Amino acid sequence: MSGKLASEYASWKKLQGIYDTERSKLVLKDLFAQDPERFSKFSKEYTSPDDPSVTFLLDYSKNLITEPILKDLLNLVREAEVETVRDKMFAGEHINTSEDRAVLHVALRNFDDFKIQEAGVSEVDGVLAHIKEFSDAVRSGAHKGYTGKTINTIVNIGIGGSDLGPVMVTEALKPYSKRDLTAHFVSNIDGTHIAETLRLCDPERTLFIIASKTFTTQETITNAESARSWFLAAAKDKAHVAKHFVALSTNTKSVTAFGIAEANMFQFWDWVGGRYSLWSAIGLSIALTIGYENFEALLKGAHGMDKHFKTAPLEENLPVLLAVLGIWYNDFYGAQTHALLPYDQYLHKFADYFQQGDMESNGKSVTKDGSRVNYQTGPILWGAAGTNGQHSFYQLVHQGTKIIPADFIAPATTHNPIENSKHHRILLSNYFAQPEALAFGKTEEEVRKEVGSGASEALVKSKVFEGNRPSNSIIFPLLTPSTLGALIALYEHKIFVQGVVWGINSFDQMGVELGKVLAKAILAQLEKPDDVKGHDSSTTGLIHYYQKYRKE
Ligand SMILES: O=P(O)(O)OC[C@H]1O[C@@H](O)[C@H](O)[C@@H](O)[C@@H]1O
Repeated sequence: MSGKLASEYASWKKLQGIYDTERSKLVLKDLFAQDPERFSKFSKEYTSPDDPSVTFLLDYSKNLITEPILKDLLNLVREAEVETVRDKMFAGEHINTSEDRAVLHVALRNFDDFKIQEAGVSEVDGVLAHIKEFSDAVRSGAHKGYTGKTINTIVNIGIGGSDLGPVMVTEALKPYSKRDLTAHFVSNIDGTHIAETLRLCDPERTLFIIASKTFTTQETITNAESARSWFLAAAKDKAHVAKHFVALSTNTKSVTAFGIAEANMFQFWDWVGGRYSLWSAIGLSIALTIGYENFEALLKGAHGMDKHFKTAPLEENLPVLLAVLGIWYNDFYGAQTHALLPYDQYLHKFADYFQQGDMESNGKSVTKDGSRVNYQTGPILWGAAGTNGQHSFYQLVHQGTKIIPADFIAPATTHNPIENSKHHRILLSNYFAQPEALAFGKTEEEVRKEVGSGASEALVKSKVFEGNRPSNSIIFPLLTPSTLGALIALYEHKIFVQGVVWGINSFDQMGVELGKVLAKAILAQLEKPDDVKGHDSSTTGLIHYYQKYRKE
């Protein structure tokens, strides 16, 4: 924010020096042996300022840090003026400079605490009331389809931020869902996605939710048009569209041009970024699925984390702590990726969701003032639900040549305590064991004892776990709507802090545009080989190959 590259900060240079000279001393086994208080020093319990039931523990003791290193990492946050930029965000200043927009997802879950001056903010409560009224009507059966039947299926048509948040949250909060209301999500332009979904739908009982901030996104509009044709093939009369199609958008003109009345539109505003929009009208499918009260609990959970992020000192501030630990590995250790590993089947879309949240926000290589960075910015974010990952990619995480910082996330209790919670105990034993194995490994000596003197040297070496692989662990009592809200907001603000330190704009996404423009030009050339012009020989060759097999 100060206009400097992050690498010019004194604290950055100091951290580089520490990494260069002290790295070999940062051995988790030794750090734990030297300090019996390490866990209590490097773990924090979060409790929502609004609701004591919203709580979790963040254990960051298995990181390659010491107290002085953490102090220097926090100095980096100070030097980058993160707190000033944070306050600007909460005040509604246009911190998304390239698009001249405020960044106000916090205003969607504000409950009157933060005073924010920005057009549209005063309308938030009205849209929430609209969501409540409509979701109550659909869920109670008061809202009926064109033949008088109740709605039993909803289909959210959207992509990117207009898809991933609702998908992730409805999956995560399935225990709270109305089981006789099935939710589908169609995102891909591949006709297979809508075709396979429509096979499961009854036109008389299906509600289509067209979710698009811009209402110009090719995939969403094409899928919506195909859904409308499918619906009208059964319903015949265009007047019936009103009962079966609603829109979530900032673009009233395009919504009405599509044939959806303004009364069936749920509004939001340009200061809601797509990847931060599940809290807005884009969350309608969530409210329909879990009920408005639970949707509101999700928002309140996030709001508690917003307050924490806004007011807690840096040393206590959980999003800040996660952010600086990420920077330590990303920028000094050269880690390329970061893994999110939830030990909760309900969170199986958590990493997919934050893939967009993190990579679209911080996948930038110029700073806000246009300078090329000379350091790494956003990590490759990936992950999968435990324990599945253990039986596929964990081999590389444990013994591969790359350092992969990981967050292990788990609920202490389960919504499905079958067999007296036997499954859950096994799940959690793995959740506790993996970070332990990553941190402390297994020495050559231990392996020798295990395999006996007859074993070959090669076998011994292959069984050694070097350890010293860092991780965070997050554990909470139960995955509830409010706890999920707090966790999502935790990661949102982590991404924010990193973006400010790196000096980039975390709130635009220019990098997705070029491919869209080229695809548009290519679409017009797909019919005839002679039309294929202006490409390199590879692209031309690929299109010509397609044209040999092309069918209408
Ligand atoms: O909601 P819309 O306008 O249809 O946009 C969907 C997605 O479109 C993509 O192009 C953007 O990169 C995402 O950020 C966005 O979420």
